[in-house]
Amino acid sequence: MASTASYGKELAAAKKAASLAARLCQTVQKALVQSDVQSKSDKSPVTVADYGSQALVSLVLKMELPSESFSLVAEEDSGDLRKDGAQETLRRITELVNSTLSVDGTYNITLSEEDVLVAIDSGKSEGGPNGRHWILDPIDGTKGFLRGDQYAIALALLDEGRVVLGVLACPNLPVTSIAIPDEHSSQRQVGCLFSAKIGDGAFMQSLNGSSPAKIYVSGIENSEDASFFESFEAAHSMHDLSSVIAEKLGVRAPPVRIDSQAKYGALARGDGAIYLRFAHKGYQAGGVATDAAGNNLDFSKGRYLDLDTGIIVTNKKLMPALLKAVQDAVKGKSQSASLL
Ligand SMILES: Nc1ncnc2c1ncn2[C@@H]1O[C@H](COP(=O)(O)O)[C@@H](OP(=O)(O)O)[C@H]1O
Ligand SMILES: [Mg+2]
Repeated sequence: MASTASYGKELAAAKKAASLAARLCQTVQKALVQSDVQSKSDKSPVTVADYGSQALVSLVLKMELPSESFSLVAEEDSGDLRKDGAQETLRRITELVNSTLSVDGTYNITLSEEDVLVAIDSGKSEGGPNGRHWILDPIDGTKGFLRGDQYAIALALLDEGRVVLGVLACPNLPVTSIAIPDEHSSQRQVGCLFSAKIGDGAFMQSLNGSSPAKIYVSGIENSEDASFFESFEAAHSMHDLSSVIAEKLGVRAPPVRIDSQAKYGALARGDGAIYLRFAHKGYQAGGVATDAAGNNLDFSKGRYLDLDTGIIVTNKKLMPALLKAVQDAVKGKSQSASLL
């Protein structure tokens, strides 16, 4: 039953899986060469790291939790890798997965190319409201990854439609607050592992192994003092709408634009107070995260969230004012659109 489980061993497995995937991604990002990038049919860039990360997470979860039935809803599948011309990519992914496992040393296994394809395809579950489902984005923020910026490995467990734990590995996120400008930023220690389990709050540790410390969202009550996060990519979120909302709230600081769900990690530890995300029309897509109408997010519906509003995240104190500003700004935008 979802209500009596403590999810301790599942959380440990998720942390192990995301840490190993992060190590593989770091290796690839350091050596980003043109042959590591190919094109999916939707033209979004996919790298060997997306596939390698998904294979590793799926393998580690299965090895760490052998007695549990396994369902993983993940972004990639092996279709493109099984096509003619993908042999070199598959060889490289297999080599990366095996070298990451061997450097870690916990598991004494060597995978064949077919094993890697099968591991990737264990992510084909459709999820849903019943039973347990792991949800994985093997690299969230592919564009940031390719630019050498922020990206994240995002893994969560749903039990009976409820998110019961989540881990977020952010290999390039500084371990100290990004709200504080640092002229020596290139020398900052980077690599964070965030984790949260239902009823226990949220924690952060460094990816190279410090012990977890409890983190808290910003306690800011006055929206003028808040700073806000949004996507780096203007195509992913309407920056103009965010700036109208920020103006309505009297926010003074300029937006902090970073890729991926690293924004949620930074927000969970109080680096900023607000996260605004408004997809341009036609894209499916600690504190409080709601849709832009103020409803809780429902992850029990399978692969797609089907949100046509947006996502807003902040602390409990600022949420009422933020919701009002969002709704006013959205109303203003649709009125000006109907005048055109
Ligand atoms: N046009 C679009 N509108 C909204 N979200 C988009 C988008 N194109 C991509 N995304 C999503 O934005 C994620 C990156 O988040 P962010 O914009 O915060 O960096 C992408 O994750 P992937 O990199 O896993 O594909 C993808 O899910
Ligand atoms: Mg992804």
